[in-house]
Amino acid sequence: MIKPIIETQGLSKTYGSQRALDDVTVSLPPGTIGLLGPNGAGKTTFLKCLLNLEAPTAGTAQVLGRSITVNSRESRERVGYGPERDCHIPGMAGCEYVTYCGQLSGMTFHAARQRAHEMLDLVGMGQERYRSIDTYSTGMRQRAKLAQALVHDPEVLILDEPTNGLDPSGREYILRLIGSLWREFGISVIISSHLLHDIERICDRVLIIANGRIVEHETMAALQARRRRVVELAPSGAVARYTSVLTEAGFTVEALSNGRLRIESTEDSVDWLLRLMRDHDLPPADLFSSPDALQGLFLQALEASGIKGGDAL
Ligand SMILES: Nc1ncnc2c1ncn2[C@@H]1O[C@H](COP(=O)(O)OP(=O)(O)OP(=O)(O)O)[C@@H](O)[C@H]1O
Repeated sequence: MIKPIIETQGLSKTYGSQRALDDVTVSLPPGTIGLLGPNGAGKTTFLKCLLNLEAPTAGTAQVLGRSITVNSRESRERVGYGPERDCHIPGMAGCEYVTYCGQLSGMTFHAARQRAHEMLDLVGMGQERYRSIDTYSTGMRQRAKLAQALVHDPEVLILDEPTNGLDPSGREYILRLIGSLWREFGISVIISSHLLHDIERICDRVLIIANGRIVEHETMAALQARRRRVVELAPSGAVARYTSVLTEAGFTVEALSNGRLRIESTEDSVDWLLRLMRDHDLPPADLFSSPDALQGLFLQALEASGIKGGDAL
């Protein structure tokens, strides 16, 4: 049986009267896991509790099988962290800083320096590594942050909004790199973002968080399957006939405001629909795959939590 990398039981955190994390119980297997939610949803609080940087008000959690409150130094050596805010030391050059982070994790200076250069190569940083981080662009700072999180060869990487402030090409580079960590190096990644596209691109599992609660937890494969099973069709004038045939065949048909019919089936292909059209001699209709499944789920989850979803996308 695959051991979970993260388990929580009723994890909660309040700041005064603000409930930032509300009774979160979850078990996450290794892989690339997206933590998706709008601003203020509780993503950072969740990650900080896992890292023991914030003490939960209630509940317990284990990272790589160890309680977050016991022996946290040892646990942290197996976990890398890229915080949302800049975490560099002013005046230090990029390579000095990443080396220093390696030393803080218990590596010797020589091992840390060698590994720092390897990680700076991996994140695509060139000669800029010898310049003070204070002079870095946002893209370079994000790369340096990723290198410091990886320098001690962690088993789990926790990245809080690592694509913040990046232009499209910088975002693409970082996403591709993060997406490769599990596949190529076996490093599990938990990445928080308020951007659907980032999560959908690279994660094999998604947690949607709103108002401090996990409102959805699905594998990306299950989401894609859900997407394939939803079909929209535009029957150009034969709406009533289509509706009655489909309803008689046992499907729930939803008439959309754009004139299309939305049908959810249990099959991954549309063969069932083509068969039905042929058997009932229905006129041709245009078929469309459903709108993005993750977006639909995200919006539903946010609406259920009383948040206006469009603002968060
Ligand atoms: N130290 C703190 N003191 C008081 N309230 C806090 C503190 N940290 C977070 N909060 C509040 O807790 C809630 C969750 O914040 P958190 O930073 O975890 O959300 P987030 O999903 O990471 O948001 P963002 O995407 O904006 O970073 C917010 O309402 C925030 O204002």
